[in-house]
Amino acid sequence: MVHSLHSLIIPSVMEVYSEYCVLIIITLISLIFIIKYYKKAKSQIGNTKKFPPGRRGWPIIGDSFNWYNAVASSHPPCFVEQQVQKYGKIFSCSLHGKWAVVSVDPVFNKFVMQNEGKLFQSSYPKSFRDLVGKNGVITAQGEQQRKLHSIASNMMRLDKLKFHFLNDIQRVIQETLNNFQDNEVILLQDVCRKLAINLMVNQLLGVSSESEVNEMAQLFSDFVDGCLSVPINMPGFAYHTAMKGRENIIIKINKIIETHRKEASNGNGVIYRLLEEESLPDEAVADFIINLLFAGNETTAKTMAFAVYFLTQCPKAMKQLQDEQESFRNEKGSNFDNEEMLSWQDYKAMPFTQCVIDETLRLGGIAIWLMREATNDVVYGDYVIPKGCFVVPFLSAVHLNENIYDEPRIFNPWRWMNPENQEKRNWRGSPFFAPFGGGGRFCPGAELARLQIALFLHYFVTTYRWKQVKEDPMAGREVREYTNLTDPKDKKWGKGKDKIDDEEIAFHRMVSKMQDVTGERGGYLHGRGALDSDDLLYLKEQMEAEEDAERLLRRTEKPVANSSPALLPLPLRVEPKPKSGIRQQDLLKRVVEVKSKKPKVSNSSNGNNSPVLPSTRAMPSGKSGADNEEIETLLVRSNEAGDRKIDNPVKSLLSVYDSSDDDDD
Ligand code: HEM
Repeated sequence: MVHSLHSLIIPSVMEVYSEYCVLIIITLISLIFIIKYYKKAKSQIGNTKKFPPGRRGWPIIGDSFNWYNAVASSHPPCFVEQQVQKYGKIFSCSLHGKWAVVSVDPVFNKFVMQNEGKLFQSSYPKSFRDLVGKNGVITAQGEQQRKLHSIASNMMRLDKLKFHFLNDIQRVIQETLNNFQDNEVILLQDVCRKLAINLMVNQLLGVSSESEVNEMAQLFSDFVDGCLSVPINMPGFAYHTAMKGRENIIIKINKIIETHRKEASNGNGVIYRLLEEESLPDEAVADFIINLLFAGNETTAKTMAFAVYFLTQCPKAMKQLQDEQESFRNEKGSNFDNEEMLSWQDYKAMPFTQCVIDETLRLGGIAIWLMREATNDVVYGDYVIPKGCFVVPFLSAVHLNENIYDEPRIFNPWRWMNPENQEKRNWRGSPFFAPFGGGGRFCPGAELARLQIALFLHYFVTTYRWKQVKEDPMAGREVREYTNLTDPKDKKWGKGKDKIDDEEIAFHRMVSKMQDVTGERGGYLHGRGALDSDDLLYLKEQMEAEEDAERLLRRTEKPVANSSPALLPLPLRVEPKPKSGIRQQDLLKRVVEVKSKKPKVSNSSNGNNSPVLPSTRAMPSGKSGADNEEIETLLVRSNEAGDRKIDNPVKSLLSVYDSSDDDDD
C-alpha cells in the first residue's frame, strides 16, 4: 500500500518495512473485500484482450513483495527489467490486490503525466490525505489542483528565487553547517536532512531566528517521519505523532497569519507572499505550506547527500566541481567569507555543478516512480487500461536504460555536456529525463531545489572537508577510466554559429514549444480554446529553461572545441590552482593524518575510476549494495581558501552510508 507522495518519490527502507506491515494488516482485515475486488478486476481484465501482458504473482499479494524488494535494492528497476524482458516495455502486475500497469516506455510515461486530471489522476490513501491535508496541491484534483499548482509554481519561479531566496538560502546553509560541533560524528544524510528542513522552515514560513527554526524543524521532522509510517492514529505510533505535529504546525501558521493581519508584519517566506498575493482561506494556506514542506524536504535532502556521495566516489568530478566553485571565491577574494555571498550571476555560471546535479538526479533515483490511477478505460496503442487500474510510470528505469544512456550506471556528469544529450537534458519536457515528473503535476519546486543543491555544494566543497574511513567495495568492482564523451568531431551545432542561425533556432524552438504546450495542456485548452496566462507562464518557463541550457552548452563547449583531441579527455586535465592551494586530495590526506594513521585515503584507491552505481537506495536507507559497509567522512572546515593550515582541524565526522535503517524510524 502506498501511503504518500514521498513513498512514490523516494521509498526508503523503513517505508518498505512499513509497507509490509500495512500490507499484512490490510490483508488480514480486508481479506474478503480484496478477494471480491480481485475477482471483479479479473473479470474486467478477462473481457479486455489487450490488457498489457504480465504475470499475476501470488493471489492477493501479487508481486508486491518483489516490487518493494526491488525498489529497496541497489538497482530499483531490477524487477521491472525482468518483466520488460518477458512482456515488453508496458506490462501489468498485481500490486496490493489491484492491477497495475507499469511502464518503462518514455513516450507512454509522458503521455500519462500529460494526461493528469484527464485520463489519469494521482491517488493516495485516506490516511495520507488526512495527514498532508485535503486542501493541498498534492492531494487536490481537477481545477483546485491546477489552481494550487499554478500558485506554487509562481511562488518558486526562477526570477522570484533571486529576490526572495538567494541570500537566505546561503545564510541558512552557513548557519546550519557551522552549527555542527567539532569532532561530532554525523551521518551525511542527517546533515542534509537537517539542512533541507531548516531551508524549508526558512523559505516557507520566513522564520529565521535560530530557536524558532529549531522548534519548527522539530515539528516538521515529526510530521515528515509520520508520513512514512503505519497509519495508526494512537499514542505511541509515529503516525499519531505526525498528526500532532500537523496540528502544531497549523497553530504556528495561524499565528503567523494573525500577526501578519494585525501588525502588517512581513517576512521573506512563501507564506507572506501567499497572504499578500493570493486569497486562499486560512486552512488552505496551512495545507498549502504543509504540502510544500512534505514534497520538498526529503527529495532535496537526498539529492544533496547523493551528490556528495557520488562526488566522493569520483575524485575527478569532485576536483572539477571544486575548481568551479572555488573560482567564485578566488574572484571575490577575502571579502567572501565576511560579507559577500554568491550572486545570481555566479549561480548562472556553474555549468559543471549543474551537470553534477542532473547526473545525481538521474543516477540517484530520487523520484523512482509515480503512481496514477486510470479514471477511464484508456486505450493506448494496442492496449486497453481499465478504469481504476494503477498506472506506474517507472522513471528510474528510463534514467538507467542502457539504450538511452551510455553506461547508465556510471556517475558521469560530463555526459550532460555532450551535445547529443542536450535535448534529453531538458528536465521540464524530456521523456528521457524526468526527475521532476511532468505534465500537470510537474514539480513546482524544481528550480528552488536546484538552487538549494548548487549552493549547498558550493559551501560544502569549498568550506568543509571529509574523508571516507572505509572503502566502498563497489567502487573497486568495476574499474573504469572516464572518457570524454564530448568528442569535438560529433559537434553538429554550437560551432561557428552566426546570429541568423541563432534566431532561426529560437524561432523554431518557439514554434515547437507552442505545440508542446498546446499538446501538454491540450485537455485544458480544449475547454477554453485559447492559451491563458498559466500557459504563457509555462511557455515562458520552458523557453527560459532552454535558453539556459543553450547558454550552458555554449559555455561548456568552448574549452572542448578549442582543445585538440589529443588533450582529451577534458575531465582528466589537471590544472594547478594558483589562488587556492586547497585540493580535495590534499585535504583528505591531511585529514587522514589528523584522524587516522592510514597512509592513504580511501578514495585515492578509487583513483580514476568512475563509480558504478553503488546502491541507489543504499545511501538514504542504509540498505543493500553496501549493506555492511560504513564509509565515514571526516568533515573539516577550512577558514580561508588558500590557507593550507588547518585552523579547525576536525569539524565533524560524517558518514556517507548509514549501516542501519534506524534513521528512518
Ligand atoms: C531534488 C528535489 C526534488 C525532486 C527530485 C522532486 C520531484 C518531484 C516529482 C517527481 C514530482 C511529481 C510527483 C507526481 O507527479 O506525482 C514532484 C511534485 C511536487 N513537488 Fe517536488 N521535487 C523536489 C523538490 C521539491 C521542492 C524543494 C518543493 C517545494 C518546496 C517541491 C514541491 C513539490 C510539490 C508541491 C509537488 C506536487 C505538485 C502537484 O501534485 O501538483 N518539490 N516533485
